Amino acid sequence: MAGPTSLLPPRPLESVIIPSPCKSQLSNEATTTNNIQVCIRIRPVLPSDHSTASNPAKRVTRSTSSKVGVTRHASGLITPSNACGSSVADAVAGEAAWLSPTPQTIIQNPALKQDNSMSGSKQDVAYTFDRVYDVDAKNGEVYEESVRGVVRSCVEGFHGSVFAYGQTNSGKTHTMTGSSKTNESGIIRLAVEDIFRLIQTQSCSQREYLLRVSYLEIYNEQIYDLLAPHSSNTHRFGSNLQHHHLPPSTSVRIFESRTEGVQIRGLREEIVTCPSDVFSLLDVGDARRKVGSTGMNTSSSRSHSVFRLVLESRVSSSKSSSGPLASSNSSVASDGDSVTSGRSSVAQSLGTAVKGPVRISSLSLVDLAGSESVKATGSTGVRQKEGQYINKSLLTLGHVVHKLSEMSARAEKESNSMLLPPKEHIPYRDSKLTRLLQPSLGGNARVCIICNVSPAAANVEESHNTLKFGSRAKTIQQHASITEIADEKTLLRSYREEIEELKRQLKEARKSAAETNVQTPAIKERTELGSSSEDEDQDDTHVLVSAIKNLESLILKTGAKSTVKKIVIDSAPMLDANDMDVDDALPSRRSLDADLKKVDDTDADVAPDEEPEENSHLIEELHRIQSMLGTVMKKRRDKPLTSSNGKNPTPGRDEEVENLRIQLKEQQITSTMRKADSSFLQNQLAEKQSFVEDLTKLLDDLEKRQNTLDRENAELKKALAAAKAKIEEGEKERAEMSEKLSQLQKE
Ligand SMILES: Nc1ncnc2c1ncn2[C@@H]1O[C@H](COP(=O)(O)OP(=O)(O)OP(=O)(O)O)[C@@H](O)[C@H]1O
Repeated sequence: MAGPTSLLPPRPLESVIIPSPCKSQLSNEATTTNNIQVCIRIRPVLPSDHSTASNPAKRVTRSTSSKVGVTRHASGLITPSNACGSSVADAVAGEAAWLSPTPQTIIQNPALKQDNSMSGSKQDVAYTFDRVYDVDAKNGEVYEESVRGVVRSCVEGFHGSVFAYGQTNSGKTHTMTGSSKTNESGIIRLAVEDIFRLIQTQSCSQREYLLRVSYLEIYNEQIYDLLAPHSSNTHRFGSNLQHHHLPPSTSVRIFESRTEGVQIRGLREEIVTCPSDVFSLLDVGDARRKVGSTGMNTSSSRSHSVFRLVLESRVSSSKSSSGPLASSNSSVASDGDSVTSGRSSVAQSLGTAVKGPVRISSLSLVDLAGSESVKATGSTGVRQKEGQYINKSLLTLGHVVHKLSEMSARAEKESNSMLLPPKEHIPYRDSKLTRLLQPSLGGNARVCIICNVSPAAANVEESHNTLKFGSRAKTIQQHASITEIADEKTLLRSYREEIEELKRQLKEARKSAAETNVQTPAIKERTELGSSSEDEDQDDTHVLVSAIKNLESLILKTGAKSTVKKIVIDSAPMLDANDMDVDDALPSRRSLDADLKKVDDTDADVAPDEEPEENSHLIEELHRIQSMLGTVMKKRRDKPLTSSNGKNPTPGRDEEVENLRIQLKEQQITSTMRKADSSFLQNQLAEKQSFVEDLTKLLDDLEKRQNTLDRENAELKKALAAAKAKIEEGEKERAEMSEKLSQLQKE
C-alpha cells in the first residue's frame, strides 16, 4: 500500500522527479518490509581531538581503571561494568570516548567520563544497532556489511538511500566521499563501482540498463545543482568557501504535484556508462561543494549533498539482442554487413525491441552537513548563519524521524504495519532537506543511515543525541516495492525507439545505395575519376551507424563489459581535471538538460500537472539529423541517377546533396556553439542579474536609511525650533521680570 503521498517515477525529459510509488503505475513484482537499517561508525581519535581536552570547559575525567567490561541485564540492556567515577585530569591521548563491546552495541567508555552536568544514568546507557563500527573500521568494511545490500536492491529495482548523519567533524564526508589521506574510496564511489559490476555480472536475467546521475547540495535552504553546465571559476570553492552567493542559474527548485510528487526543476542529469564517467562528474561536484573552515573542522561541509543515480532497466528482447539489427554494441558493425543481412520487418523489430515494462529505481547517497554549536565552533558571521540553517534543517529531520517512528510503533501495535495512519501530519515541508528525503523516508525505499560519532570525550553529549536519532530511525518501517512502468515514456524506451528508427533508416539507406550501385555505371565512372557518390553513401550510413552505436553505448547490458568505446560524433576534448567543467567531464555530452521552469515553490503546494516537454537536446539533435538524412535518402531514391545517355544528368542534385551534407555539418557546429554561447550568456546574465539584485537591495537599504535620517533630521529641527522658541520665551519673561524689578526698585 502506498504511503500518504502519491508519487511517480522520473520523467527525465522534463524534470528530475524523486522516485516514489504511485499506485496506478506500480506492478508490484516484489515488495519488502524492512526497518530502516542503522549503523554507527566511531571515528578514530585525531590529534585535534586532544586540544579539546585541555579546554577546561570541555574537561573530561578518567577512571582509575581503563579496563572495560560489560554487564548484560535480563532486559537485554548492556551497561559498562566498571563505570566508576574516580578521575584524573584530561583525556588520555588516543583513547576514544565510545566503545563497541559487541558488533551491535555501543557504550560510553567508562574510563573517560565527563565531570560536568551529564547524569550518570545517561553515561551508562548502551545502544544497540544493526552494526557498530569501531575506530579501526575502513570504508570498505562499512560498504560491504551495511550498504551493499541496499545497492544490490537498487540494481534489482528497489529505491535505496544511504545517509551519513552526525555532528560536525564526526567523519561523514570521510565515509561518503573517502579520503586521499587514508587512500580510501568513500561509499559513493564503492557503490558506483559495485553497480556497474553487478550489472555486468548479472547472470540470472538478460536485462539492459540506462543509468543517469545528478548531484545537488542544499546550502542555506537553497538547492544548487553541482553539475550545472558552464559554471565559471567563481563557482568552484575548493577547500575554502570564497563565494557564498551562486548565480541563480545553478539554483534549482523543488516542485510538488499531486500526481507526480516531489520534482526538482532544472536539475542536470547525466547519462553514464562506466564508473569513470561517474567519477569525473563526482570530481566536478565535489570541487563545487561548499566547504569552509570552522573551529571544529578545517574543511567542514557547509551544505547537505545528495548524489543520485537513477537506473532504468528492462528485459532485453532476444530480437533486439541477437537479431540482424541487434542492439548489442558489437552487433552493429561499422561496415554494416551484419545490418544488411537482416530481413525481419521493421515493425516486428520495433515491436520486440521497444515493448516491455521498464523498471525504475534510484539510489540516493546523502552526505549531511553536521550539527554544530556556535560555542564549540566559535563561528561568527557567514559561518554562524550557515550553522543556523544546518541545525534548523537537521532539527526538522529529527522531528520527521520522531513522527515516523511513532507512527511505525502505532502501526505495529495495531498489528496493521502495512498501513500508515491516514491523516498524520509529518513536517516534511518544514525544510528543503526533508522535502527532498520525503520519498526515501516516507516508505518506498531501502534505507541505511550511517551515524557518525566523534570519539572525543568533549563531544559525548552530542554523540548521545546522534545515537538517540539513530535509535529512533531504526524503528521506522519501510515497505519498498519495485516500480515498473508499462505504458509511460521512459528514457530507456525513448532511446530504444530512436535506435530502432535509426536502424530502419540505415537499412533503407543501404538498400538505396545497393540499388544505386547496380543501376548506375556512371557512378563507377565517377568513382574512377575520384568523385565518389559511393563515398557519400558510405558517409551517410556511417553517420547513421555512428548514431546507433553512440545511443547503444549508453545502454548497458548484463554480462557485457561496461567499458564500451563510444563513437563520438560531436565531442569536446577532455580537459585537465583541475580545469574541467561538467561539459568537459564526459567524452560526449549526453545530458538531459531540463529547462528551468519558473515555478514558485512557495505556493507550489499542489501544482497542476503539466504537459511533458520534449526538451532533451540529445533527442532534438537526433531528430534533426534523422530528418536531414531522411531528406537526402528520399531525394536519392526518388530521382533517377542516370540519364538515357548514361552520363550523370543531375549535377545540381548532387550539389544539393553535398550542400545538405555541408549544412548538416555546419548546423551541428552551430548548434554546439549556440549551446555553449547560450550557457555562457545565461551565466553572464545570471551574474548580472544577481549583481543588479544586490545593488537594488543596497539602494533600497540606502533609501530606507536616508528616509530614516531625513525623519530624524526633521524631528531634530522641530526640537531645535521648539527649544529656540522656549529660549525666546524665557528671554522675554526675563526681560519682563527685570523691568518689573527695576520698577519696584524705583518705587
Ligand atoms: N575513519 C576515518 N579515518 C581517518 N580519518 C578520519 C576518519 N573519519 C574522519 N576522519 C578525519 O576526521 C576529520 C573530520 O572528518 P569529516 O570532514 O569527514 O567530518 P564531517 O562529519 O563530514 O564534518 P562536517 O560535518 O563538519 O563536514 C577529517 O580530517 C577526516 O579526514
